[in-house]
Order: sequence, then structure tokens, then C-alpha cells
Amino acid sequence: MTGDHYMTQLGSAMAGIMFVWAIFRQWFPQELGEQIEKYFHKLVSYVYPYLQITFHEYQGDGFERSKAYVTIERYLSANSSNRAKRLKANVIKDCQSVVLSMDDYEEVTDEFKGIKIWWTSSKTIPQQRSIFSYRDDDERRYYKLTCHRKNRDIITKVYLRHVFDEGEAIAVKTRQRKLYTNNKSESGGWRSKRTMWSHIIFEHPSTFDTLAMDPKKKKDILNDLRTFSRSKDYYKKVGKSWKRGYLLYGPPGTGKSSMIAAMANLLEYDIYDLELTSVKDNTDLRKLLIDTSSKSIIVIEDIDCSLDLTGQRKEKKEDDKGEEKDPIAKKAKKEKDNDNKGSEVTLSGLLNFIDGLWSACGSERLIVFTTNYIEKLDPALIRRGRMDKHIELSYCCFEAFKVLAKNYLDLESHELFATISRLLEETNMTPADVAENLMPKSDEENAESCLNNLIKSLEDAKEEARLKAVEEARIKAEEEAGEKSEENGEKVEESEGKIGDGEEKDDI
Ligand SMILES: Nc1ncnc2c1ncn2[C@@H]1O[C@H](COP(=O)(O)OP(=O)(O)OP(=O)(O)O)[C@@H](O)[C@H]1O
Ligand SMILES: [Mg+2]
Repeated sequence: MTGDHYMTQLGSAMAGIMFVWAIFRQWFPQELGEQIEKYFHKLVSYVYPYLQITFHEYQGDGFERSKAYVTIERYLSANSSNRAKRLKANVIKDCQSVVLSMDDYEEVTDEFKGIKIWWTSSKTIPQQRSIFSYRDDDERRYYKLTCHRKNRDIITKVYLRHVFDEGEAIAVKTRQRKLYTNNKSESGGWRSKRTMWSHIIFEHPSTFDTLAMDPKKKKDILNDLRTFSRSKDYYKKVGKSWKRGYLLYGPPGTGKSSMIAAMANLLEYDIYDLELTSVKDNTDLRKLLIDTSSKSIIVIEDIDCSLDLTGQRKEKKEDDKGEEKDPIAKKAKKEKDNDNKGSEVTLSGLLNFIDGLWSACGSERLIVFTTNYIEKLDPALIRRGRMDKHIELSYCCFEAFKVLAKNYLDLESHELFATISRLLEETNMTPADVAENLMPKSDEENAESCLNNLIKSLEDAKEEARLKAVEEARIKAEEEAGEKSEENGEKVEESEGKIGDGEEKDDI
């Protein structure tokens, strides 16, 4: 047994003795008891002159990991991983590097100004395991620092500051941005208490330079984002929580998702991709949102499809009238609703959250909603203040095309640009389709052939649109004609009674 190990074991032994003593103490006369205790403490500080401090991963009932714990974890993984014998590995950056941290029940030593400090990682497992507590999130991990008592001041005041500073510095240096996705809430609800988000490393190449859109609009968005990220004090001054809501709307393939990635890359934020259909109810939604970190973008894609957020308010009002009268029907209806809906997150739950709770977290977050159909959304959701900025992404214009040509073909100008410009004005094509055409498909293709491909596609699209318009006009004309003949038919029927057989013969 090593000396260090002996030392930590001894700590537990002492605690055990104190426990036993507490039981026997009642049989001793008070004075004698006090004497014995005094000497015992003296003895303890003689054989065990150590100070222990624990740092728990979760404090109280909080959902948030303790910042101290996380920082210590980082510090120790940087400073001690070559000393610990059992390590947990987190592989990052496409397996190019590995971050090691101490495994449970492992012990390492650190040295600070000639003082030796022991760190152990450990966890408590609840003693009474009920049938509900098979979940591993009941295990509470903690780090325990042990040092000599005589160094108490320097450890608590100087060393811990040093650990936290170093830990934070490592975090800044090694920060890898992440893309989080929420796990499906499990029925029973509790298991996912602390593993509500799973993440991968976020490495999307999209930037504002590669984004094809009207340059003026782009500049406006860039300014908006930069101003936001610098405005901590301003938001505080005006009493707003430091967050901003964006609504991106437009047809599929116009760059909504690409823009979110570009925003994250610009501001160096994490992305939380919130899939509302996997969120069980408002409580789960709240937990998820509390569990997001600052400097992040919370994204809800295709909000119109995710939830029936649109008609919910109206429906409720209608229901209310009926419900008041009949409580049984109310219950039955509620149960039916629960069955029908995979998710019980309501519009008002979401709105409350956007409005209220983030002010408690207080640090920088962007909320981005995307939709293909802005007209489908409830006005309450997209009013200014909730969705502060509405950004329309639309079909490819010539300016946007120039960005794509520069990116995909390295072309600033070309004689074919004029034709393309004209065609883009006449036809709707998404940047995604334009980009697809501009991408060389084989070694033989060069810039010019790619441009020709695009022109051909644009002409095809134009022709298709023309045919479609003709077809639609024809259908419309037919419908109108149908309606007219129906009307006429009715008129004829109506008049049949009045007019005699002779008319009928004429018709035939
Ligand atoms: N404005 C754009 N600038 C550059 N590339 C674009 C743009 N729009 C689309 N693309 C290209 O098309 C692909 C699809 O675009 P994206 O996923 O951003 O579309 P979207 O608007 O999110 O569509 P959806 O509504 O279907 O989610 C991207 O990978 C990108 O390469
Ligand atoms: Mg998208």
C-alpha cells in the first residue's frame, strides 16, 4: 500500500471511529466524555493532519453541472493524466487527439509551491436503491482534495484560484464547438435527467463568405450579429436578457441551415438543435433549455412542422366553451389529445420560456427558428421581441450567383454571366440547385461547361415553369367553365318546370 493511499484510507477510518464513539459516548460521564473527545481530536490531528475538500458534480438538485467540478476536471486532465493509472478517454477532432480524465476511484497527486496535494475522483451511490433508481444519474461524482492542514490558507486561497484559472484557460484553448441534439424524452421521464443532450463536434464549413445572398442583406445580418455579441453591457443597461431571436424563412434549399452554421462559425458559438417532437412536455423543454451553455445558438428547425403550434390557441378557446359544461368530456378529450400528440409542448410553454426563464441564465444565446412557410406561424410567436429579426432567404439572384461562381469555380466574371443574369431574373432557382449545377462532376468539366450546365438547367426550369403555368391556367379555365355550366345546368333545371317539351327537343 502506498503512503498516499494509506493517507486517504486513514481518513475514512477516522470517520468510522468518530461514528462509533458517538454511539458509546452516552455511557460515559459528561466530563470524561469531553476529555476523551479532546484527546481523540488531538490524536487525530497528530496521525491524520489533513484537510479534505470535496467538489460535487451536481449541487443540490441542480440540473447544471457544477462549474468548479468541470474546471477541476479540465485542470486535472491536463496536469495529471500521465500519472493516473486508469483514465477515461474522450476522443476529439476525428480521432486526432484524445483528452484523458481520471476514472472513478482514481487518485493523482499535484504539487504547488512545494506542497503536495492529493486529488481523488469518486462517486456516491445511493444506499437505498428503490426500483426507480436503477438509473445511473443517481450516482453523484465528486473530486476530493486532500492536503496537509498546515497549508490550509495557501491551498484554499492561492492553489484553488490557480486550479480554476488554469482550468478556464485550458477550456478557452481547447474549446471545440459542439452540435448538440436532444435525446428523445423517455417515458417515466427521469432517466434522461442529465443526459438530455448528446453532442458531436461541430465542424460545418459554411461561413458568411460562402453564403450566397444579396450582399446588402448579408452585411446587415453580419452587423446585427456582431453588435449583439458585443452588447453585454447594453442589454444589462436596458434591462433585457442577453438573447436575440432570429426567424429564417424561405423555400427549401435557400440556405437557412447553412446560415445557422455560418452564424455559429462567425461568433464561435455552440449549436443546440432542438427537435421539438422528441420533447415530452413543457417541463422537459425547460430542463433542456436550462442545460444549454452560454455562447450558443438554439435552433428549432421547421417550426411549422415540429408542432401544431399554429392553431393551438384558437382550438383551446373553442374547447374551453364545451369543457366548462361537462367535466367528464373534458377529461376524455384531454386523454385523447395526449394520445394523439407525441409531444405536449405547447405554444404557450415555448413562449413563456422564451420570454421569462432565460433572463435567469443571463448569458449570450441566440434563438433561431426556421420555417418554409412564414404565413403558417402564430403571430404571437414571431412578433418582435421574441423573434427580433426576420430574415428571408429566397431564390438565387444574380448577386448570390456571383458568390457561388467565385466559390465553386473561382470565377469573378465571364461572358456567360449576362445570359445567366437574365435567366435568373426570369426563373426561380434555389441557391442549392445553382450550386449543384456549378459543381464539376468529372475531370473533363471546366468552368465554362459548368456555366453552360447551369444555363441549360435554368432554361429547362423556365420551360417547366411555363408549361406548369399553362397547365394551371387550363385547369383553372376548365374549373371556371365547369362552374359556369353547373350554374347554367341549375338554371336549366330551374327553368325546366316552366318551359315546355319543345325546348328540350332543341337541346337534343
Ligand atoms: N444561400 C446559399 N449559399 C450557399 N450555398 C447554399 C445556399 N443555399 C443553399 N446552399 C447549398 O445547398 C445546400 C442545402 O442548403 P440548406 O440546407 O442550407 O437549405 P435550407 O434552406 O436549410 O433547406 P431546408 O428548408 O430544406 O432545410 C447547402 O449544403 C449548400 O451547399
Ligand atoms: Mg435546413
